[in-house]
Amino acid sequence: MKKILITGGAGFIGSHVVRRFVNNYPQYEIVNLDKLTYAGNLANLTDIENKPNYRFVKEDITDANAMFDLFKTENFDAVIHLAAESHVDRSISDPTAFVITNVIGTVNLLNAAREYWKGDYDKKRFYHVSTDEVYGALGEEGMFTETTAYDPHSPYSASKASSDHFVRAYHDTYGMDCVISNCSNNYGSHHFPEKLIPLAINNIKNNKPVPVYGKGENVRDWLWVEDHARAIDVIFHNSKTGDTYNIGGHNEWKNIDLINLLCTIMDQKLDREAGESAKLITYVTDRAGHDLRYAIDSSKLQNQLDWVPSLQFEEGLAKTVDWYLQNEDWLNNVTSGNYQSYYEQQYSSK
Ligand SMILES: Cc1cn([C@H]2C[C@H](O)[C@@H](COP(=O)(O)OP(=O)(O)O[C@H]3O[C@H](CO)[C@@H](O)[C@H](O)[C@H]3O)O2)c(=O)[nH]c1=O
Repeated sequence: MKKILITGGAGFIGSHVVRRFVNNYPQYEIVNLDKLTYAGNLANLTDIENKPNYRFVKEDITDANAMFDLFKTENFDAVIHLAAESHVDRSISDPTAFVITNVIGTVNLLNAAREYWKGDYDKKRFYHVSTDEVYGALGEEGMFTETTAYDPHSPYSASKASSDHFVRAYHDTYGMDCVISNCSNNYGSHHFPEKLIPLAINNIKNNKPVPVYGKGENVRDWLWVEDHARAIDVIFHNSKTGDTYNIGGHNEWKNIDLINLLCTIMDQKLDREAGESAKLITYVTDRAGHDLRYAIDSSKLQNQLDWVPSLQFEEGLAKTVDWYLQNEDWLNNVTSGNYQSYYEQQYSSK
């Protein structure tokens, strides 16, 4: 029996991790802690919310006292920490929010673990889920490896780099069992439609312009979110203390090529004439400090822990489009901003 705290479990990647752990490990008790910000949505977890090994706690990791109280009462065996502000554009307009949640929030969790896991640091694991953006930007060539020097550019990536450093500091200083993984761009179901893929799907569906930053030449490496959740599972269970792993799809796309592919898929799914959706592509002012290219070398994960991505991108993207078209209520709910009422309805009366 293991009691695992998963933070940010109502978010995009977090909900896939929670679902995987709840379904695959009935012997574990999974506690999902989420603040339910605009991007956290309990409707992401309706299929597992009544499972006996699952519990939801509405809390804020930036509340240090709440984290101490929680660790005092719960006696967790491990933490998988995903709660974070994650949107680069938002970090450009409000960097402080990213420092508070991503840096202070992580340190609050580490402090609570440090206090209540004393004497058991070798038996309790703190797994921090991070991003490849900590490594900065690549030119046309090369890939990020686990030994690439940190060089974050956006306030978002600077906050994630800082939280990675704190996690390592707690491992090196106090001997806590900490593990970090740095993953590339994810895509799949339940993704809040402010990020490129769900935003483009939603806009194409509603005949709205699809904004392409700059010339659309920036390159991202895309990974199916369920493959990321599987990588986290494998790393959580099999890595050594203090270890770090890169996770990527080996699947680089220029933004404009990806959007054109998406437009082709949408034309087919919506029975539109070929080329109809692509008319919505609109070039807009570039993101400030826009990193040109990310590419991640995940051979360490492949060689040591036998993980490889399972899904080919075109297939995954078509599957993703299907999910959004079949889950209009979810999309309308999150875009109308009344997702909290779902929480109100489902949990406040319990
Ligand atoms: C929202 C939006 C984005 N873009 C561009 C900017 C990027 O080059 C690319 C993907 O943008 P985003 O979907 O915002 O994702 P990106 O900035 O790469 O960051 C993502 O990927 C990271 C991992 O690399 C994660 O750590 C971040 O949390 C996640 O948001 O598309 C557009 O051209 N138009 C858009 O409207």
